Amino acid sequence: MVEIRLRNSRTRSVVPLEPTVEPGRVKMYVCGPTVYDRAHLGNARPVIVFDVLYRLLRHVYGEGNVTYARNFTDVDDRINATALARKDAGAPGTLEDLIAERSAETIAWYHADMDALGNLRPDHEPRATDFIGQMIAMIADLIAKGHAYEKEGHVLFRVRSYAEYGKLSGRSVDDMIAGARVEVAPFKEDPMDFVLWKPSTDDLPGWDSPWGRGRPGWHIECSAMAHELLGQSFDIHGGGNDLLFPHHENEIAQSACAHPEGDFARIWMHNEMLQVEGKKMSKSLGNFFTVRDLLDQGVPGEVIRFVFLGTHYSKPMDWTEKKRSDMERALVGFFRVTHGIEPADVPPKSFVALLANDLNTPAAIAKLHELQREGDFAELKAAMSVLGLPSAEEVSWWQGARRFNSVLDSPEFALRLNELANRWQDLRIQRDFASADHLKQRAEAAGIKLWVSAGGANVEAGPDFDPAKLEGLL
Ligand SMILES: Nc1ncnc2c1ncn2[C@@H]1O[C@H](COP(=O)(O)OP(=O)(O)OP(=O)(O)O)[C@@H](O)[C@H]1O
Ligand SMILES: [Zn+2]
Repeated sequence: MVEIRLRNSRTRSVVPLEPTVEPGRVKMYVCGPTVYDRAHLGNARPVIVFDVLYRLLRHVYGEGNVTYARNFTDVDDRINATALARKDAGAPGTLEDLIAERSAETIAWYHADMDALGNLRPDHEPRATDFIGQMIAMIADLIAKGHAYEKEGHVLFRVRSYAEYGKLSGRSVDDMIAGARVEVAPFKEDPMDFVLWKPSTDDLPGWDSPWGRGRPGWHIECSAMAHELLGQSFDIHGGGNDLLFPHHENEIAQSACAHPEGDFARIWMHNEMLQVEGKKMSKSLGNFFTVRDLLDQGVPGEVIRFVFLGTHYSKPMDWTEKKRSDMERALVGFFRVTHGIEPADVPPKSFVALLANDLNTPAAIAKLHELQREGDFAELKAAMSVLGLPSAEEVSWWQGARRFNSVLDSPEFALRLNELANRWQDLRIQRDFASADHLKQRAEAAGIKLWVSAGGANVEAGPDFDPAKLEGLL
């Protein structure tokens, strides 16, 4: 079986995935969105990254042997604020109805947007509000074990009771207090202690609990849902690196203290941020556009997905128009040569090995280019599907991306073009630049463009290309 190696943020090293909780089965939890508004483009990054991992796991372990859970956080002041504003504007229904309506509409948008990017739905999509009972039980257990305390209707986690606190983010509790903006509140024993449960006012959603009517803190939601759905030990926990501290540090503390006999998550994976001019794309900075904005502008979901895959998940990245057009052109080329071709039964081993090496999607894309250059179109088609790209028959936008004639559209023609690109590349590798340039000039005169990019030599025939001229070039 292929060995999958992943970077574990907790040990800061790339480690083999060893699914020994239940041999041969892999369980993964990823922090999902707070459902108060449309997903921005940055929110799509973890979805795509962990979808590719999910597909790779299903390929290696078998579809029925992978369990993927990603939550919806539907307890949040921002959801309440939208509902309150609607109520003030005269919308019918109780505040509770309006809150439920807002969550439901946001989840429907999320599904539509993420589906359009070619993501599979996880096996479980728990909503926090369906697991309040489990959260209350976990909080009560933490109090009984001395890891949490109640004060003025709040329940707080006693950070100093867990010696390993800070291990994930690599900071000591004292450094955190010195450096962080921690909320000092009269009901806290220690400024680092964080909220597990807080009181709700009568006009806001709340649930009855041993500590009065209230609602859970954000961190306990993921701990309780992951435990309920995946058990006390599971293989992978993912999310953006903006969640590393405090959210994931707190999840670990809660789960390790409530279930000391388990490991909670064995590998912690974090995707880097989508940035805008060096800053995280985020709602609070206002420097965002939504996935829906791009789709509405006519950027195909597959292109958005492919642009993300062009950068390794552990590197920050920007969305640029150049990336969009480069990746769109590459994808059109792949669709063109694989159209009507029966895919290979399995993707090439060398391709899977690249993904198994800490999800090296840029190297996997370079491999797609290589398969195309070598005319291995059936393998190319099989490899594309592991990345979650549709087959050329499932989408049609690419056919309109350039004006093709029947010759240009044929796999045979694509093969000839690739032969030309290979010959040009060989001349360059042999440092025979005079012959390479001569070939390039003749190709250009015939309406064929040759150029080099990170993936190697590229070739493209313009719409006014005369196929008869190709013969003279080869
Ligand atoms: N710019 C970004 N790039 C990559 N991932 C991001 C980015 N912004 C948020 N995420 C991820 O999106 C997921 C959903 O996050 P969440 O719902 O908390 O986002 P949000 O509150 O809408 O975003 P923001 O951080 O903009 O306020 C998390 O895994 C988070 O790490
Ligand atoms: Zn979480």
